[in-house]
Amino acid sequence: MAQYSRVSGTVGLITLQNPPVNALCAAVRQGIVEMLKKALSDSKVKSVVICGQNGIFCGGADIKEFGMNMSGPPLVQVIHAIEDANKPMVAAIEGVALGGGLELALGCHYRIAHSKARLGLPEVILGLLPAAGGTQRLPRLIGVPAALDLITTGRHVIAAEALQLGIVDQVTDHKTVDAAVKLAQSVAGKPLDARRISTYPCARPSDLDALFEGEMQKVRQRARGAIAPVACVQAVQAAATLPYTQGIEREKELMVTLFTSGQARALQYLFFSQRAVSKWSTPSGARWDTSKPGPIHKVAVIGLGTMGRGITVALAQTGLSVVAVETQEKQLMGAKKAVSNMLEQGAKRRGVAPTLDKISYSPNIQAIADADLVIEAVFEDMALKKQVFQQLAAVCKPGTFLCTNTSSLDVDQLASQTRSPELVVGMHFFAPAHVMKLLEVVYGPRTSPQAVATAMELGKKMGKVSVAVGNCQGFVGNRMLKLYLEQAFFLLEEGATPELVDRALEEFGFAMGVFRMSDLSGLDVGWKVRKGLMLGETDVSSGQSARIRQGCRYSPLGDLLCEQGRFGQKTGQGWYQYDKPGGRVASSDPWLHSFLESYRAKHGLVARHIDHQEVLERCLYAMINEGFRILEEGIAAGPEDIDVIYVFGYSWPRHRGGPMFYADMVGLAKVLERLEHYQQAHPDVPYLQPCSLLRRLVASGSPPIQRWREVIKKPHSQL
Ligand SMILES: CCCCCCCCCCCCC/C=C/C(=O)SCCNC(=O)CCNC(=O)[C@H](O)C(C)(C)COP(=O)(O)OP(=O)(O)OC[C@H]1O[C@@H](n2cnc3c(N)ncnc32)[C@H](O)[C@@H]1OP(=O)(O)O
Repeated sequence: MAQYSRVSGTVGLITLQNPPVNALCAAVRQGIVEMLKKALSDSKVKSVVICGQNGIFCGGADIKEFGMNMSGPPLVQVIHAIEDANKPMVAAIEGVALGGGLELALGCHYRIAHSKARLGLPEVILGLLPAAGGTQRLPRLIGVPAALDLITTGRHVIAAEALQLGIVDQVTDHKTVDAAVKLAQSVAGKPLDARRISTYPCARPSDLDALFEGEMQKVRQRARGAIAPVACVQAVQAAATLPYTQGIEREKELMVTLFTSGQARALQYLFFSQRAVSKWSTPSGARWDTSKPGPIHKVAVIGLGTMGRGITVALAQTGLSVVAVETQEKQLMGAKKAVSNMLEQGAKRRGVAPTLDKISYSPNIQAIADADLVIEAVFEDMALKKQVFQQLAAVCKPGTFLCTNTSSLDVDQLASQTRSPELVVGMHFFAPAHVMKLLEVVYGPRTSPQAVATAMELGKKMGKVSVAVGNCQGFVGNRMLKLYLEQAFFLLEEGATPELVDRALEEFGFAMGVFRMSDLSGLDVGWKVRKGLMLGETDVSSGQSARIRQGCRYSPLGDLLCEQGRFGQKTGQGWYQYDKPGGRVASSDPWLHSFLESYRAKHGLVARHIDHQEVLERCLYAMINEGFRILEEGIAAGPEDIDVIYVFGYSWPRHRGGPMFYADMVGLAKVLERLEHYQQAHPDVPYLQPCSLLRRLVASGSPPIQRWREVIKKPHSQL
């Protein structure tokens, strides 16, 4: 797990060996201790280099170990032993030095990094803090403000920035280990006292209290209930105000609290889930490791509205050739300008050249004839999309993958318009498509494994977190969202206000409550969808109540607002009011409150007191219950897929892991009991009936989420 050799006669070389990222598991830590002893006791060795095998220094502590009983020498002590060494220790950083990996390097007396290396302390993203001395050494090395930035955000820096900040002493474009050996030779025999970071005083800015107060406010606002960023600030504050040994004690104390918290469990679950979803499988047995993606060099985008423009930008940024087609000339010109602007802005931010020349624009669909893959992004209308797919089938070369960006329509119906339904697959991007990380890859019953693999691979190239899901109304994300929104509407009917519902959800950790979010995305979007599903208009002829559609409870509140022209922020009025159309700051709207009162009076509804707990249970458990149905039907392969979709596509608070993880945390029996309660109270809402998978899981003793797949029966599939 760590190897020792002597190179160039006088340099001891310790190589970390734990593929794929040389994580610091117990055996590696033990190995470092033993190899260090060897190097320090070898009289020929004058200085020591630590490196990692396969071009990666170290990806940090072994996250898998966090869920187990920890054994082996503690990392803090390993790093102290390195720092205390009486021969110069040099870290040779290639690939990454992250978390415990960077802390290990900070224990060394010198650090040299390859120009392409990335360094950082991303523990906060895992619900932790850099507890192997990172919160105490980094501020001593680079100052409090810069350390606070890196530790509270977990962002990675590339070698050039690390050099500028003072984290590394040298950057090289050549072989890092060779350069490190040279450096080690040059510093052999030099005094080390001034190189031990733990002995440095921590530079204290004059306005220290104000600095920490401001930082605390900033992270609390950004973190929305996450405890790790707050603990990170407290730990750095200890570095700035206490001697090193006391600071280390404080670091440990804060880490113990985080380490045993549900938030750390949630965030570490999310880390592994994000990686697990790339190893997709379908109910028919198609898998990521047996399905080869097709070669993609040229991609076409059809329809340059908001979604098409974002997709074009995201594709061009990968370096692929893109043909962007929009039949309306005026729209085409507008799109070209908008796409170029987005590319230029993105390139400026990333310090690279914009890839404008990767895109050709055309009003003519014939221009896509030689594309390897086409993404249709026209208006969300089945008839129109069918027409486009017929055209694609006629124009494209054989073997072209045909993808649709529909957010809820039946992918199989579109596949039926072509001669090769096996090449048709959904690629559901989220707005803005060049920014949002999530991509739902939707396979229909006839989609080939190769088409799924190709869409997943393209998503990866575009930097997306891609999740393969089955074909059903709304797929995974929007299918669950529908119930969340509906419950929020019902709560308004029963006596809640948009402010109350939003406050409950925002305190839970959502950046925006459901009504604020609807105002932002536009109330007319959902209205159009409901109209498409024949839900948005009262069936007067059949004499049905406005509050019952297709035999179930329905709330027309959203439709009524749209009928008044209240589409949200864009019209200056929605569930809230804004100072002007396009205004951003929501304020309570007396009109809306009296509208709700008269609505209730008209329908004989008596407002009752609704508390935050009920808001959370009604909105979240309804959607979780649908999540269980999705699992039972095999639409999602596992709970991780649903949770990744919700965190990356629907701003579910990360520190709560995702809706299915949250259900696990709350306790499945409790979720079941509350659903039974609400189902009895609202028999006209059939989806509150607890899903049989949830009942089976509870009957099986509520196994932890990692074992749910054992209980989920394999459903049938035609893929
Ligand atoms: C009562 C109890 C009290 C306890 C008190 C506290 C005790 C504990 C004290 C310990 C103090 C330690 C302080 C330090 C903490 C840490 O270091 S936490 C870890 C910090 N590091 C990270 O967050 C890095 C995570 N990894 C990545 O960002 C990326 O993986 C990468 C390194 C940048 C590589 O990316 P890429 O090439 O895209 O590959 P991936 O697909 O992401 O990963 C490949 C496989 O490697 C696995 N993996 C990656 N990192 C780790 C890791 N640190 N530990 C374990 N495993 C890791 C990853 O899961 C992939 O696995 P597979 O999917 O199985 O292939």
